[in-house]
Amino acid sequence: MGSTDVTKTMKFQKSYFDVLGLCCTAEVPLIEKILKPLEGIKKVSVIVPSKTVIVVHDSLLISQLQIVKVLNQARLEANIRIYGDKIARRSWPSRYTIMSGVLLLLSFVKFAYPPFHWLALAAVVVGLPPILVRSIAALRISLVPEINTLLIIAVGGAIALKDYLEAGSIVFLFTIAEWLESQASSKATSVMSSLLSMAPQKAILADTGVAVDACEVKPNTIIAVKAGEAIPIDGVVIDGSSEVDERTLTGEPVPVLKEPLSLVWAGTINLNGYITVRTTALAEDSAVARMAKLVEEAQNNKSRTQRIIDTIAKFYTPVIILMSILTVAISAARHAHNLHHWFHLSLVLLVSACPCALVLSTPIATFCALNRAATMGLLIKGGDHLETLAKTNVVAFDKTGTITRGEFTVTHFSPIDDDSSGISLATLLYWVASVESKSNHPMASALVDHARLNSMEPAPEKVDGFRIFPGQGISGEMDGETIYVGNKRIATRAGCESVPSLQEAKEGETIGYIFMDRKPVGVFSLADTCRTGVAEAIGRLKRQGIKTIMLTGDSSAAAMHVQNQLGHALDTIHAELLPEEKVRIIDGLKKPNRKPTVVMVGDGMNDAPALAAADVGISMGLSGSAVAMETGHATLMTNDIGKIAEAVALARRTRWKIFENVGLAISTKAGIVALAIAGHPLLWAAVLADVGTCLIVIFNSTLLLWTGGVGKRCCESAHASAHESEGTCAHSCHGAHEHAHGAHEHGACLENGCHAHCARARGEEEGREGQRRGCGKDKEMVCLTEIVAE
Ligand SMILES: Nc1ncnc2c1ncn2[C@@H]1O[C@H](COP(=O)(O)OP(=O)(O)OP(=O)(O)O)[C@@H](O)[C@H]1O
Ligand SMILES: [Mg+2]
Ligand SMILES: [Zn+2]
Repeated sequence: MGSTDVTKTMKFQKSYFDVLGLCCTAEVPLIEKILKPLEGIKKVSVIVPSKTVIVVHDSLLISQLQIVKVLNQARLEANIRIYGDKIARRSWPSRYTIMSGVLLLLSFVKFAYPPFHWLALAAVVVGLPPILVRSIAALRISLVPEINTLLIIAVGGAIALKDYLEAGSIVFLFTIAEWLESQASSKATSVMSSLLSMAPQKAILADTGVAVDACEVKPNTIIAVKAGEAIPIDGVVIDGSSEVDERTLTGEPVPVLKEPLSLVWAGTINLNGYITVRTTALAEDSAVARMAKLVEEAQNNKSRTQRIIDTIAKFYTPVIILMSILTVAISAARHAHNLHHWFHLSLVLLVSACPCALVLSTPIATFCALNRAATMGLLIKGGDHLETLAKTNVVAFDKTGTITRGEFTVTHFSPIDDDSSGISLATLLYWVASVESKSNHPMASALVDHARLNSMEPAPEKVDGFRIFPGQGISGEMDGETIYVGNKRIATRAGCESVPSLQEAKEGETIGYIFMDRKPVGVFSLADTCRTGVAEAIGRLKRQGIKTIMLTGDSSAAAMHVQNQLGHALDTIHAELLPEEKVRIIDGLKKPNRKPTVVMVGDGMNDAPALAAADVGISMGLSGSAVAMETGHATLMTNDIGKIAEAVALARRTRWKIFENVGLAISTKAGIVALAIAGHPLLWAAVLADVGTCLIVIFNSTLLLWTGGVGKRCCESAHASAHESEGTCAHSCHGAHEHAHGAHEHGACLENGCHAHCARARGEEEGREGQRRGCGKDKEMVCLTEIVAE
């Protein structure tokens, strides 16, 4: 990412330009047509809402400066965006605009002293040049007039009608509104620029203290990050501890404690400690770089509404221009008595032919919503997914790693006491851990850790023929024997009919089996806990009228246990599924006649098919596998699945905004035209309606950027749990089950006592996973008192 992102394999470079003169979507083809024919330019993408042009070009054939020069010849006010810089913006209207405004104001003196009306003409002369240049540039490329050309015709017409004041007003209104528009949209884009410029460009090598370019740092390099600095590259902490602000990436305002072995991400900020980090990726492959790329690509992914509107717009302009010409032609042919009036009417029509507000209505709202979602920790890969999200009827969750933490602990592990096979605990542990070392399943790391705890170092290099059976388990050959590890289903793979029972396992624990030589040789059990806040998250979805289901490959007992922990919040549970069965269930939900919209949330490992089958597949980004971000239609950068309800709410609000925008754009144009036909052809009003509506549409959309603040959500969720818990206390207490369970029984659960306990238990628990802080304690308590007062 950045302005000099040289793709190594080619000599192409990707450059970002701020193009302030880009105001109307109608100018996109203009820019494309200016740049595309030039030698050395490979790809041009124009992002109207952020006034950004991204060019992939061969820097030897055409430099950034040359591109800027070409764009500026068409008065597009282009600048190179410097990596990490804020998007440039004009703090003042241009000289032309100010002068034109002053002259226009003075011209009003004409009502007292008529010669001053010439000043209005001067206002036109001063304000027109930039419009004229852009119009000429546009006409050289396409004869279909765009707003600049339409405006010049209108100004010419007004002058011909000796309406100087009107002509002056048009020019001034247009230029000033254009400036206001650039101000408004720079607000919208500041969010994006903060995303793109998060990771620093320099990294400090720990051993020498030398600062080097982040892009030159290879994986497995040790770098040092001081307090107050941003982490330049993804990596693992090897020394020191610190609190890190991951808000930029996850949207979580609560700093996360990082200790040796914790993962850190580029672009997050080291708040208060000195840490050394072993890098795990190249700077350009870091999570933040991939995230920025996704956000950028999302802008080019048009939603259905947008495509429909673009098609309408294509016909709208020629039709209105034709109407305008016909008005003049017919009235002239019929020798209408008030030609002046008809001429004026046709000019109003002409100015109304620019569909900019309509064309902008969807992308600007989508842009703001996608950026809002990104700052919230949910990367949505395009406007159409956002649109679908608004229609959600069903949310399906994977269990392990999505509803639960996916951090297993081994609660029991034993060989089966069978006289014929005398395998010792140590040997069994050694074999299982060695085979599991090759798996990246959450259960595998628990088993490996368990072996290490019992001073048994696994030897993955001695394992041959390692195989994964998705939804069942794994197998591998070691010391001449084939070992199978997995759930009940793996028995058939191992060629064994029956599975042994395990009395020691507690309710809800996952039981695993080890087979060898067609015989069961061992059993073990694993425990996992629900993530905090899952019950609240599901409660919120329910209040939005959404059905929630769980799809898991784990046993029914484990699934039911989770359901109990969540206070039976989930509507339906499907357990013991193979990955393809998850897909079948999702397809089944989307029955042809009823066709509900299904969202699937999973950790992206073996859920990829289900994520793809869903209308919107959301993968758990940072906690899931590295490929998780590429899977699915959206990526959740935090573990907080409460963000899904928020995203649905945001998507619904966006749908409304688009509705409002489209309504506004159409009604103002229609109003002006109707007024004109009714005998009041107001040229200045037509111009105001054109650019003014654009302005309102932008402003209205930027409101999306500030909706659903974090502070509000904290209280909201506390409220939610307070409502849900009436009587049964079926909420996040259970999320902190381990701690809470022994401390209070369900029946004896006093409202506030329970909450206070929860807050504490949650704090403890989060502390354990190294994610304590702020919200967990203080804010929760603040929210609680609010509930009491209520
Ligand atoms: N590496 C492994 N070691 C032991 N057991 C395994 C392994 N992989 C899978 N299993 C068994 O298969 C079951 C289902 O596998 P998996 O977790 O991959 O499915 P899933 O559909 O992702 O389920 P979930 O909803 O729990 O995430 C697990 O609950 C576990 O019992
Ligand atoms: Mg899973
Ligand atoms: Zn316009």
